[in-house]
Amino acid sequence: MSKLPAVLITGASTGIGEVYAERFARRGHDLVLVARNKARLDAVAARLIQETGVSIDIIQADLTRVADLDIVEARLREDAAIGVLINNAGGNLRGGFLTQTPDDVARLVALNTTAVVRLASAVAPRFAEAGTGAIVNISSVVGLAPEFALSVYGATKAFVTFLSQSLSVELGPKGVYVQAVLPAATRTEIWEHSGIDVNTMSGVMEVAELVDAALVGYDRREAVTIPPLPDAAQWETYQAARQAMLPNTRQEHAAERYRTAG
Ligand SMILES: NC(=O)C1=CN([C@@H]2O[C@H](COP(=O)(O)OP(=O)(O)OC[C@H]3O[C@@H](n4cnc5c(N)ncnc54)[C@H](OP(=O)(O)O)[C@@H]3O)[C@@H](O)[C@H]2O)C=CC1
Ligand SMILES: CC(=O)[C@H](N)C(=O)O
Repeated sequence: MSKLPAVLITGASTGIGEVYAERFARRGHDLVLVARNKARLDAVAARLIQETGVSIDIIQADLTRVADLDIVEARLREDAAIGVLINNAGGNLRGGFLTQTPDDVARLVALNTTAVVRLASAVAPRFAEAGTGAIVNISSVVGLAPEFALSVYGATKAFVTFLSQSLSVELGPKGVYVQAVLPAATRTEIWEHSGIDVNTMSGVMEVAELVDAALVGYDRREAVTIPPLPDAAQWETYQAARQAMLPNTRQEHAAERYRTAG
């Protein structure tokens, strides 16, 4: 029987990433778990090894640091056993754009976008060469909604969704599956880190339900999975409206409303 591919999961020390680790371990996949908190990674790994018997390596890495990112990229490039990348690590910031410092903003962009695209870039050539592999990027519905005014966080997630959709177009024909997962509010520590008491919020999904739904989309090979969205036709209508606009954007002249008199 051929061995299942190993799965590298970033942000696996807690929250959504920890549940991904548990679900893939239960499916019999070996794991490589990445995050900063080594004690927590060790505890997750010890529990899952004991419960499932899979092999688990951990890499302690701060994905905002180039030197740490280099180590994870090298593992993705060189370890042929890894066939799935779950790009999950991410964060949010406290407050609004006017109170967030340029350094905080840069760190968030580094974690939520640069790390995601660099890790995908490290692994994609090997997957394409093999004609198989999966890249799962955890985005957010916030990336669809400038109205929420979570400007930098939302922009990073719009980047992740766009990157995933576009990589799906580019890599899909080479046998590489790319999925964007767009959770809405899910009960994890991310809220506490952004200064919000999740218990004061309504419509919050439990993390296990979120990941199980995302894995239904994964097993169906969906390009975009939005676990909380009741009516999938709304997403399809949105995509169709965007696609209908595209042929109209290539024009020799500016649209009538922008033409100056004379
Ligand atoms: N919870 C929610 O409501 C939603 C979450 N999401 C997205 O889901 C993903 C997971 O978030 P969630 O589980 O909620 O958040 P948590 O805060 O619970 O977990 C975040 C994970 O990322 C790791 N991490 C954070 N910073 C770094 C870093 N600099 N380098 C490496 N690892 C890091 C953390 O581990 P450690 O501290 O050990 O490094 C932890 O394992 C994120 O991309 C988030 O944007 C999307 C929509 C909704
Ligand atoms: C705003 C958040 O922090 C949350 N992770 C989300 O994407 O809904």
